[in-house]
Amino acid sequence: MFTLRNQTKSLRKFIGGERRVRILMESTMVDPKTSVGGGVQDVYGEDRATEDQLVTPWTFSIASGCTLLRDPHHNKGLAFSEKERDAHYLRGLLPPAVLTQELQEKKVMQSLRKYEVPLQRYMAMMDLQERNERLFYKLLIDNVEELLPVVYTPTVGEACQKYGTIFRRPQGLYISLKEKGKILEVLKNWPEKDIQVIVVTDGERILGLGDLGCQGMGIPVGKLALYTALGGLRPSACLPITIDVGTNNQKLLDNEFYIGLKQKRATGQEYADLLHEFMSAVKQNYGEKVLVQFEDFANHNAFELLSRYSKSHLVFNDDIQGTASVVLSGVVAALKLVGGTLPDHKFLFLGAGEAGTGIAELIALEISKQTQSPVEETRKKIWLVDSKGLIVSSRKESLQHFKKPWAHEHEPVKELIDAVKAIKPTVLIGSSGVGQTFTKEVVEAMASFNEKPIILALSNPTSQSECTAEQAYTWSEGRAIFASGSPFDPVEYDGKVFSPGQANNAYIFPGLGLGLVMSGAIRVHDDMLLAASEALAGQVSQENFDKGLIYPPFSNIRKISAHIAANVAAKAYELGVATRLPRPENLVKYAESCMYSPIYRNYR
Ligand SMILES: O=C([O-])CC(=O)C(=O)O
Ligand SMILES: [Mg+2]
Repeated sequence: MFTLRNQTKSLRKFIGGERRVRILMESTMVDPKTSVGGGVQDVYGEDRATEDQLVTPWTFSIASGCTLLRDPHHNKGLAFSEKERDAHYLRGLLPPAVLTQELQEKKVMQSLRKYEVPLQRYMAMMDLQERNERLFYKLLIDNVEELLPVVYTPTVGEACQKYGTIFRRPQGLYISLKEKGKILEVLKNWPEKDIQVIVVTDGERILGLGDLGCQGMGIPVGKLALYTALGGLRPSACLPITIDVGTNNQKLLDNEFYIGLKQKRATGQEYADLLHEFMSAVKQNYGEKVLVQFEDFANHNAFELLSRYSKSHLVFNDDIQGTASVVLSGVVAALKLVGGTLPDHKFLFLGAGEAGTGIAELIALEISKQTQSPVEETRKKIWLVDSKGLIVSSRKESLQHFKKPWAHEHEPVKELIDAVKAIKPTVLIGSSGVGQTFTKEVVEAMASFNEKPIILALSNPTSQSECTAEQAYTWSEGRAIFASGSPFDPVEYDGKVFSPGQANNAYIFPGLGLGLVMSGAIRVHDDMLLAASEALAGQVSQENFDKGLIYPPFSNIRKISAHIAANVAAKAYELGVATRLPRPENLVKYAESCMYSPIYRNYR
C-alpha cells in the first residue's frame, strides 16, 4: 500500500532535473490513483486511502507548465483557475479566460454537432480523450444517448475499417508475434501499473465486419471508454490490447498504410502459444483479480479461449456471455408485454456463432432453473439456423462442437423462411452478422402466428442488422416487439411512434465488470450472468413498457450499472469467489460510491 511518505520518495526519484512541482488536489470525489482521500475505495486496489489519510483530501502529481497541459489525465484547459495558473507555471500558456467545466462541455458539444460525418465526430472525441480525459468522460456521461453511437457501434466499426489512415497516437498495447517471448516486458512498458480490466481482441471478427487485423484496436479502446463512462471504472485502470497474429484480409495486406503485421494469420500451436504467453504474463503482472474481457475473436478461438482460461483466470467473453445476458434480460422484460413465462416460449436464431449459441445456452439455463428440468431438455425449445440451414440431428457429425447441443430431431430445412414456418417461434433472434436477412416474408410470417412477435436484430454495426426498425414495425403492422444491436431512431407507423430498444452488451459488461472488480472476484460464473440479466430487466419501468420498450434508456445507465454490479457482487460472495472482505452491507450504495467521477479536481 502506498503512503504519502512513499509517494513523496518515489516522486523525488522521478522528478529528476526537470522543473516539475507537485500538485495537491482537493476533491470530495475519490480516484485513488490520483488522490488519497474522500472515502475508502477498495475497488481501486492496493493504493487506496488508509483511514488516517482520509482527513487530507489531496494528492500529488508531478507535472506543471506545458507538461501539465499536455497530460490528458490532469489537463483542464481553460478551466484552470487563476490560483492554479500561478501555482503551476501556467501563466501565459493559456489565454486569459477561465471557463467552467460545464461551459467547456457546452462548447465541445456544439462543435461536435456541427460535424455531419460520424467519423469526424469520432475523431473529435478521440482527440478530446487524448487532450482532456475528464472532459471527455463528462461529455460521454452527460450525453450518453447521443455519444454512444459515436464512440461505439456503429461509428467505431467504420473507425476500425479506416484505423490505419486515422491513426495518430497509440491508445493501447499492441502485442504481435514479434513480441513473442517478451510479453511480460511489453506489459511493463504500459505506464499504468494498477490495471483492473483488460479488453483484448485479435481483430479476427470485428463486429459483423470480419477480419480487420490490427485495426481492431478501436474496439478495446471503445469498450473500455464505456467501462469508465457507463460502469465507473477508473480510466487509468483500463488497458486496451490488440494481439496481432497477422490478418487474412487481403485488402489490408495490400494497403501501404496498414498498421499491423503484413502476414497471414498464425494459427494452431503458434497462435495458442502466443495467447498462452499473454495470459500467463497478465496474471504474473497484475495478479488474479484483473478481468480479461475477450472481444471480437473469431468463433473457433473465442470458445476455445473461454473454456481454456475460465478455470484459471478471471475471464469473460462479451460476445458470448455479455450478449447472452443482455438478450435474456430483454426477453424476460418482453414477457410483460407479450405474456407467458419463459418456458412457454419458443426461440429461433439466425446465426449459430458466439452470440447465437451463447444466448441460446443462457436461455436454456434460465428455463432449466425455472422448471427444474435438465438443461439437455430445455435446449429443445431453442432452434438455430446457420449458413447451411436449420441445425438438425442429421447434420450432427459435421457440426462444430459448439453447435452440436442444438442439433434436434427434425427434417432438414435450408432456408430461414421455411424454418420460421416449420418451427413457428415466438421469438426470432438475428445473430448472423449478415444484414437484411429478416426479409419481409420472414417478418410477415412471424406476425401471422404471433399476436406480438419478438424480433431481435442483433448484428452490428447498423449495416449488418438483420432488418431495420422501420421494416420490423411496418411488416408486422406495428405489432413487433423489436430491439437491435446498433441503435435505430424512433419510427412512425400508422400515426404511432415506436422507439426501438438497443439490445447491446453495453448494458451489461460495464456493470458486470464493476461488480467483479468491487468484490475482488477471481472467477466468472454463469450465475453471475443470470444475476446481471435479472438486474437489468428489473430496471425497465412501467413508463418504458408503455412505450413498448424492453430495455431502460441508456440515460440511466450508471444507476443500472450499479444495480447490475451489486447483483453480480452478491453472487460472487454467495459463490465464495469474492476476495474483498468483509462484504459491504449495501452493495448498490457501495457500487455507486466506487464509481469514477469526471468532475475536475482543484489543484493547490
Ligand atoms: O460492440 C458491440 O456493439 C456489440 C459487440 O460486442 C459486437 O457486435 O461484437
Ligand atoms: Mg464484440
